[in-house]
Amino acid sequence: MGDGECLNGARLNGGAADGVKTPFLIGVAGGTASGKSTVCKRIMEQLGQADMDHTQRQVVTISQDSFYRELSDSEKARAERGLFNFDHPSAFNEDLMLQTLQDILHGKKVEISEYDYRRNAVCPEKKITIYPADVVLFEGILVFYFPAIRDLFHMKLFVDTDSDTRLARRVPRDINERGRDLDQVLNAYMNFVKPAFEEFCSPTKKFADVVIPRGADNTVAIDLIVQHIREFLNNRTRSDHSPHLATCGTSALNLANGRAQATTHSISPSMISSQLYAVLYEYS
Ligand SMILES: Nc1ncnc2c1ncn2[C@@H]1O[C@H](COP(=O)(O)OP(=O)(O)O)[C@@H](O)[C@H]1O
Ligand SMILES: Nc1ccn([C@@H]2O[C@H](COP(=O)(O)O)[C@@H](O)[C@H]2O)c(=O)n1
Repeated sequence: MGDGECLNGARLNGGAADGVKTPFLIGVAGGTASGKSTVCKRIMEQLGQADMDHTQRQVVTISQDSFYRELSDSEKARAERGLFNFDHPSAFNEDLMLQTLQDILHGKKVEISEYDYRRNAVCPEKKITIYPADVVLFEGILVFYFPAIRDLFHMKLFVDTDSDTRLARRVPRDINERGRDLDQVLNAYMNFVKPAFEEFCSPTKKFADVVIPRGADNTVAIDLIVQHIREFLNNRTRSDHSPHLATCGTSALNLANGRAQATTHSISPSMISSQLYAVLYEYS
């Protein structure tokens, strides 16, 4: 494998031959209401990206919910009665998700539709433009389920929050923000959300590089992840100014692959990696 090349073939360094900079792609999985969006928000805030203009951001977050597939008329009718399983992998448009992430990895600008939970449909009229960024967080319940998509991530995080806490958070959120009533939320949870979590989401925890117990409450884990992203961004900036340092881009790769290699850093990625594992598991 050549300098700066990752396992999935995408180049991660700052000086790819075609001038395309591959973003560092981070997958963030976890059960419903585990705090995936909140963890991503904290990471963005700590990196000073949250209030930045969309066209200028170095770090962006994308939700897997934007890739729910269009429903047939009979599926729509079932969804309105709370009888459609939105937690099953077949509810997603896997091809569109894969194509979009591949475009992002090739440094392309992409358009993503906002998702409307009240209508159970994406809003084609509400497009969000995702400009090329250095780091892309992709969060959702099943982001590690599809092997072709899972293989694209340079780093995989799993937000691990206990199921009672998740249900306690999901009930008010779905009533206040997603237009559901209590019966609908509880029925959907018992019939679809809980069984699908156990069958499809929870087993993907084993693919994670880093498990984050307690989600956004785990400030130590978030600080370490932010520190790692900062290192990646600093290396990339340095390699822009000194192309001979382009292999620095492998720092992120080393952590993602769990391999320790000598780099040009004073704090090596393997040190950060072992700190991460020690802290996350010691206190979980
Ligand atoms: N650490 C936390 N403490 C209290 N409430 C939280 C915490 N993390 C998330 N929440 C709340 O729980 C709900 C679900 O969180 P969210 O981040 O949207 O989860 P997910 O993206 O995994 O579905 C939201 O209303 C959010 O404000
Ligand atoms: N029309 C829809 C689509 C999805 N859901 C639920 O959303 C959950 C995933 O989003 P999180 O932010 O909780 O990760 C998933 O569990 C679906 O049940 C929905 O209610 N309606």
